[in-house]
Amino acid sequence: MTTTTTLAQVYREHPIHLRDIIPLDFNSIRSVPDSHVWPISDDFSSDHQLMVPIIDLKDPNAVKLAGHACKTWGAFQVINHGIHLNLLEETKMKALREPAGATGYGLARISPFFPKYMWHEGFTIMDSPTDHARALWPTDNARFCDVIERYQKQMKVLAEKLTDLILESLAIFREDLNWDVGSPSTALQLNSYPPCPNPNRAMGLAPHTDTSFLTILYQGSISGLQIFKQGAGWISMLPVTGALVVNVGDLLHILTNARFPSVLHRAVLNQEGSHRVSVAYFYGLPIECSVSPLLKLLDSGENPRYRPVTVKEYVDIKSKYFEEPLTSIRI
Ligand SMILES: O=C(O)CCC(=O)C(=O)O
Ligand SMILES: [Fe+2]
Repeated sequence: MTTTTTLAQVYREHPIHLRDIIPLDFNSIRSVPDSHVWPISDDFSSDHQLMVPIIDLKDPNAVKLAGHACKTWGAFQVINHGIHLNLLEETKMKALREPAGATGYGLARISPFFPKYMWHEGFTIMDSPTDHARALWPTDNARFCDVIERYQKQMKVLAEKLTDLILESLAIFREDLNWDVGSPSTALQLNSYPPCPNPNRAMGLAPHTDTSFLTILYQGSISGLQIFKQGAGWISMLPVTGALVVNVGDLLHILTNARFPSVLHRAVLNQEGSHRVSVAYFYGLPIECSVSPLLKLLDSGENPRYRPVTVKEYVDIKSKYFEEPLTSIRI
């Protein structure tokens, strides 16, 4: 009998090793401890002249616009996406709870790769939220689970719609792909960035790319997300009412032979001392799926840059070589 591995199982093979695994008690702290002070060389500012594209899913040109945004930015914001905003608001309120010490709650997965801690705490849900929720709130978890499950379902629909849009912009058909080897591997990450006494010296979430195919991020109305654009530096992804942010992830990067680059991004802290929360939905391909640059997309004389990897293998590689995961699969 073959057993299917899940994304959660693959991650469990890579536990986080850190001196302190419990985030700071952000409620009681009055100054930024040395463990959380980041180098002053980075002032966290952003070039405000540039604006990441906003795409209306009802726009007849949405396919072309999405393709262009993925290619030149690796990210865009999407409106008219059909997701009910009040659901997002509810999810946000639930994310504010303090489930200290329980499974699912903790430091960002990327923490061990940086010398300083981040001003952040998170809650990760893979598959069903019920086990975590029951442990946290034994008698009062039905509403939380309901909101999370509805949100996961809606995000999956939107992620599939966006995937079709992006594939269409590349003139790729699902038949060209070998994705029928299981269900998509997905994860939901609730991020919390508490008010910080010195937001210029602390980091919300350090620069990283997402291990997903694409990521859909809800960031409410408080800014903090920045994407890195070659030649321009860090650009703020300013919150747009009702919009969701879409990021190109590593798997889409590999599939397109880097035509759609996996976007480097980070979260800086709110300067006015607001508590920022965000909800990231990582949409990945089935765990056993093999990903490699699509030959159909290569120009004549262009060679595939990456060898084929399964999603599982790539998650393993990223857990070990955070800095250069794509380099380690280069041909
Ligand atoms: O909070 C944000 O704006 C970014 C979150 C993020 O990049 C992530 O969860 O991977
Ligand atoms: Fe991210």
